[in-house]
This record gives sequence, structure tokens and C-alpha cells, in this order.
Amino acid sequence: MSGFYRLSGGRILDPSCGRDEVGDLFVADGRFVDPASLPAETSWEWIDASGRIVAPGLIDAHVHLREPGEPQKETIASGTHAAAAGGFTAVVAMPNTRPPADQPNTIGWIRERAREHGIVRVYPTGCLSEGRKGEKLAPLASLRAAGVVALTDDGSCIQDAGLMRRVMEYAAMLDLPILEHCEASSVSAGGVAHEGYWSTVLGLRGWPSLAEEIIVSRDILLAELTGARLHCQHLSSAGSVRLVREAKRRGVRVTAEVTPHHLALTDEALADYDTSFKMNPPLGSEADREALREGIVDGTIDFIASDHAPHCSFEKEVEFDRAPFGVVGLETMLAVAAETLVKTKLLDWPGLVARLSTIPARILGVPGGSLAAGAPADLAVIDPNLQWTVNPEAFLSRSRNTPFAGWEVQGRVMLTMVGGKIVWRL
Ligand SMILES: NC(=O)N[C@@H](CC(=O)O)C(=O)O
Ligand SMILES: [Zn+2]
Ligand SMILES: [Zn+2]
Repeated sequence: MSGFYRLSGGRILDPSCGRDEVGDLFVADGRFVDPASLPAETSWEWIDASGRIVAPGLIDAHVHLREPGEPQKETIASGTHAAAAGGFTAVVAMPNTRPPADQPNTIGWIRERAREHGIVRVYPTGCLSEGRKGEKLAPLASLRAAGVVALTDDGSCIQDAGLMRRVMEYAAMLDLPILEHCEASSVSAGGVAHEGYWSTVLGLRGWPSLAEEIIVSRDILLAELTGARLHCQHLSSAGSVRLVREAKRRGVRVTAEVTPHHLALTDEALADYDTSFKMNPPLGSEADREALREGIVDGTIDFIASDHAPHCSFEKEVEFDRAPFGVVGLETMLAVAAETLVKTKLLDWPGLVARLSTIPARILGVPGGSLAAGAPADLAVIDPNLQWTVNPEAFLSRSRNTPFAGWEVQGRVMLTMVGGKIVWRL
């Protein structure tokens, strides 16, 4: 078993019970413990946490690990190392792999691979439709039996409203959340940049916010009808925030996430045609960014997720129109979120930690998000003041496609522990 650690003098933040105090946190045999329950002669390995935040391990509910099938972009090993460096102790893996994770044996393979090569917890998701084609249901009950924590066709979404209704009925029965990539493909078709001022000025094919909003509103109606747990991924538009806010007020079971890049950037960043700013959904307008920040502050948007989407540089170093959509995020998420939400005083540290750990754990129904005695010792030690420059060459991820290269940021993960084992230390 792992050792006995005493993290001393840190600001202990546990949003699951509102704890925020300077003190010592104890870990023994892989779990958080109350030292009073152990013999007085127990010898602890001290970890100085003074001036730092001791938080429950961060949980990223939206990560592309690219295994099986595209190990040149990322593997379970490299992706979980990047996660650990970002303070994450658990990640939810998207099923748009090759082959897509639409069969129980693929889920089994991912879980085994994660046990062997993963250094943080990996929770697999399964496809909603066979091959992510949006035509036929995937074997949802068998996927659940194989251990998926949620269902999603991320990368695209089921266009057929009738099929989606059936999917929701099954998901409700199986009590699995649906993580929806909200995109009406007939509306986004051919688009590469948010339809607006910048797409016009730059001559890039527009992608209207409507593509997202149509599916958000359709799925809210279907969730209301079926009682399914709908979670809208990577929200990007002010209109979507309004739709989710109204639905929550009506009592619909809907939750949502936003990425650090949609909180930090706007489509103005496309002015140099740099494909590091090309992602799905595209960066929105200033008004969209404003609404997303309001949404994450008032709880309309429940949590932040990276949508870590690694791609090789040779794929990204092409004309804007031809580059794949997606940016990496695991190693910059905490700092970029702190820059956009804490430095701006929109949230305090407990508020941010809740949205990076406690809330995603609750919504996905996975362990973690708490420092309670007895729970597995998954934690992150954060230096909120450390200034650093984002250098993609230093990433542990296999890919470098970040929109934040060269950013001067504040806030860094100094140590990450999973089940009492130190998996990252700066
Ligand atoms: N977000 C992206 O731009 N790309 C993701 C797919 C997705 O999350 O929709 C990918 O798998 O590359
Ligand atoms: Zn998506
Ligand atoms: Zn994704």
C-alpha cells in the first residue's frame, strides 16, 4: 500500500462540505484519514503545502484519449500523464475512437488498458449509436454492464429526433447520463468559424450558433418528455445558456459544461488563420463569451471540462479549412480557468474547485470531489500564485495543439495524488 502523508499548512478546500481552512490533511493507506484514529507513533512523510491550496483531485468529464486507434495523437498512458500534470485524478474518456467504443468488448479493452497504463482514473463512455452514425442504437444495456459512466456520440450527434427520443428512453431506464454534442449538422454544414463579423471579414465559412441551439432546445424537450439526464457538452453560445437556464427553472434534468477556451477566447483570435484556434464548436463572439462566464458563475453551466482533443501537428499545419477541429487542454485548464474566472473576481477558489471537481463528480456519478476521511486520497496541491508561461513543447501530452502557447498565466499544480500515490510533482 501507499505511505502515510501529512500535507501541512495548506489552505484545505473541500467544496463538498464547505470546508475552507488552513491546516493539515492526512493520508494513510491510500485514503484520507483522521489522525486521531491512528496510533500516536504513526510516522508521517511531511509534504509542505504552506501558501498552497489542497483540493480534491480535479475531474475532467470530457477528454479524448484517442485509444484505441490513434496512438500517434495520444494514448491512455500519455493522456493520463498530461491529466496528472494538470491536477486531474480522473478523466471521462470520449468514445469517438477507432473503432468507436460502441461495443462492450471495446469498453473492456479500454478499462484493462487504463488499469495497466493509466496513472489517473479513467472512466469510459459508450456510443449512443452504432459506429456513431446516428442510424441505429448501440447496445446501451451491454455498454452499461461493461462499465460505462455515460453515453455520447461526441464529435457529432444523432440528428434523427425520433431515434434520439428512443435513446433517451433507454438512457432514462438505465439511469445513465447522455453527454450531448449539440450540433445540427445541416446548419453547421461546411462551417469552420462562428458565423458573424469575423467569419465575414476573414472569408471563412460560417457556423451559426443556431446549429447548437436547435439541438439544445430539441434535447431539452426530449429530456422533459422522457426523464432522461441530459448533459450538454462544450456550450458555446449565449442562446444555449439562455435555453439551459430556462429549462432548469422549469425543473428539466439538464446540466451543461463549458471549456476554458470558450471562456477565455473569442472568434477574433482567428484573425491569423491559426488552426490552433479551430475547434468544435467554434469560438463565439464577445457576447457569447460574456454569457458563458455569467452562466458558469450563476450555476446555469454546472462545470468546466477541457474537451482535450489532441491532433498531430502535420494535420493542423494545413489551410484553415482543412485542419481537424480540436485543441488540447488538460495541462492548461486550471491556469486558464483561474485567469478568466478567479483573477477577474467572477469566482473565488472554492467556487472554481467545485466546478473542476465536486460538481462533475456528482453529475457523472463517479467517486471523488471530496476530502472526507475514508474516501480514496485523490487530491491536487495548487500554487495559486506561481506564474508560468505555457510552453507546448513541455506538455506530457503527445500533441501540442493549444491555443494558449506563450500565455503568461498564474496558478499551477504542484502535486497530484491518486489513491494515496503521488503521480505528479513539479
Ligand atoms: N472538440 C473538437 O473540436 N474535436 C473533438 C470532437 C468533439 O469534441 O466534438 C475531437 O475528437 O477531435
Ligand atoms: Zn463535441
Ligand atoms: Zn469532445
